[in-house]
Amino acid sequence: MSMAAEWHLALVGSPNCGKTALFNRLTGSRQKVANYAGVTVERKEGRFQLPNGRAVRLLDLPGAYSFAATSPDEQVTFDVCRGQFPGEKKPDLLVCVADATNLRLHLRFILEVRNLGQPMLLALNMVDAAKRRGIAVDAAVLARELGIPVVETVAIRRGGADALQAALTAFEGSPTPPPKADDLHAETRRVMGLAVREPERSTSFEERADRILLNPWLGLPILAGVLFLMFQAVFAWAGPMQDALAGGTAAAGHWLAQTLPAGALQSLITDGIFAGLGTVLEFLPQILLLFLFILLLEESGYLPRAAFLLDRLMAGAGLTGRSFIPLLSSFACAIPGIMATRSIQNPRDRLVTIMIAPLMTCSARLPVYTLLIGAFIPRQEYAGGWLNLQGLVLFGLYVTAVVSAMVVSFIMKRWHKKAGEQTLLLELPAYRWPNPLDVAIGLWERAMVFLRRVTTIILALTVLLWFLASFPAPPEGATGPAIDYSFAGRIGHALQWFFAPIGFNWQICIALIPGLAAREVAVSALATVYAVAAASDEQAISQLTGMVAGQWSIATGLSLLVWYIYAPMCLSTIAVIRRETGGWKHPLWATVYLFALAYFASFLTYQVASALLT
Ligand SMILES: Nc1nc2c(ncn2[C@@H]2O[C@H](COP(=O)(O)OP(=O)(O)OP(=O)(O)O)[C@@H](O)[C@H]2O)c(=O)[nH]1
Ligand SMILES: [Mg+2]
Repeated sequence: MSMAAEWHLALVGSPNCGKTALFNRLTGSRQKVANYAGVTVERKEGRFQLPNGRAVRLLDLPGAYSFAATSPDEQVTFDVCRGQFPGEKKPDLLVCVADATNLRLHLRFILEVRNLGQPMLLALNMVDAAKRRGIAVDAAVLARELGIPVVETVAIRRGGADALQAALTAFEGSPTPPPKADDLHAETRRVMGLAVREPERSTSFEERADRILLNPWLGLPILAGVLFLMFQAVFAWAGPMQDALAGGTAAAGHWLAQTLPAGALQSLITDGIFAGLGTVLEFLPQILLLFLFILLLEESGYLPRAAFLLDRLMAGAGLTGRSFIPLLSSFACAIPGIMATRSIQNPRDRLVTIMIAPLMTCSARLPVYTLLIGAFIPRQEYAGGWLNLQGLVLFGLYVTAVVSAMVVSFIMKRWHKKAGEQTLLLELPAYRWPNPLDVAIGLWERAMVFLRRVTTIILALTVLLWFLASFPAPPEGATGPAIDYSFAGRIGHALQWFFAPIGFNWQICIALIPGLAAREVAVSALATVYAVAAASDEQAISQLTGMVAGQWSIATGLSLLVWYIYAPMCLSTIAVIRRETGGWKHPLWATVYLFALAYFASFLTYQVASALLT
């Protein structure tokens, strides 16, 4: 069988109708599915075989409301459909997808696609949700009136795409292109009238929920409460799991230290790998808790509502609610966040959002924050355990970052000329109970991503750092600590003059360098540096918090915390900014302004804290 026999299909439809869910069901992929518009921003390809053995190459495309629209993600869809996307052949068949509960909105775009005159069929998705709400869509009538095959699908249910597979199998040769329509609105109305019966209007659960959640007085406090709970939980609930992990790695480290013969190998494994990686690993529970909240928010349908609530506030900073979801995703990691800005139509808004996305506190900062908060902020509880001081400080760090981002955005907007305000048009999706299995899979994948990072880049950098911190060995008769004579010690001391005004000691200076590649490495690097420096002292392993608390001043700790709010300590983010803006100008700007901001803020923090606390 030759490759040429492969059948090229593309999934096309409005945002949030379940294209990616269908793509995953058909191809067995695990592309991101979430309950808001604009999740998919790139074309993704996958392959599968029909029951009759025909090989299919399937494209998942970003959702589009219309071909007239011009956001970068929608442009991809338009280009692929017309066969104008570079390196992408025109699809043989367009598999249109529409949300059965929302057909009035989605049908117009389907008609627009139909006017391209390409072979197509329609997957009427979410029929489960439509039935639940008493919306009756007659697929046969729809097929007759549209002049294309129509099949019902439930993309999130096992076997929910069987009818689609059968319909595809039944396609023989080259199917006939559908008819065209002139007046899309009139045609939408006509087809809707014939094929869809909606229930008598009654106040749905949705409307009742929105009356509370979008209430001008209640909405924002509820949103603030949700976010606040999220950060409290990250701190309070992760504790026991973290302690268990820490205990485990410490025990394993001790056992190894006693079992292995003393020497370079023992030092590499206990000081380098165990001290370094073990410390980073302890933060897995927190990262997973953060993602649990984000996943629940994404699936429930609350996010676009939060964007709607914040639209007015964000307008004060020169942004719209459109930027909210990219910015919120940046709390997990700035890279997908920056890519998500492709759904922003206004180029200037998109650029500003890209430039401030690195300020959102990504999950790689959590280990650094937690370490320092654990070391310098006392464990205190208020309100019967509902509030804890460490959680409050963490929340404060996030708030500081967000406020700073808004200020930066405000200033950037002053620079650029105003180009006509756009009103926010956001589709509010149906509320949905997050599927526990999907959430579990999402968490599992996150854990894998983290573990892969730990066992690749973080491991490599940790080993490299251990090497730099251990060699060359001190000369005969040397009196100072061995690490002072090593490469790392020399680099640290050399950098210290620059960082002394903001209170960083030479150990921190060493940790900053590998921390450029991945923020968490700063923690493993500190653990390694201190473990090597305290070579004889077994207590050092996995006791970084205690070491840091004992050896640094509070001012230094606070200064480093503040540094991590701002500093552009992530090369991948810079690379993505370059790719998304198509040049070096913006990534350079971002690096410079973030470094300047970090240095300035840390300087202020250190000087003020030193003056007040000594
Ligand atoms: N009840 C129900 N929910 C579905 C079905 N298909 C998808 N969903 C949910 O609908 C939401 C959107 O699904 P996606 O697959 O991300 O939608 P998309 O069309 O790829 O969206 P964009 O990438 O933004 O264009 C998710 O919350 C899915 O879990 C379905 O058949 N029934
Ligand atoms: Mg999608």
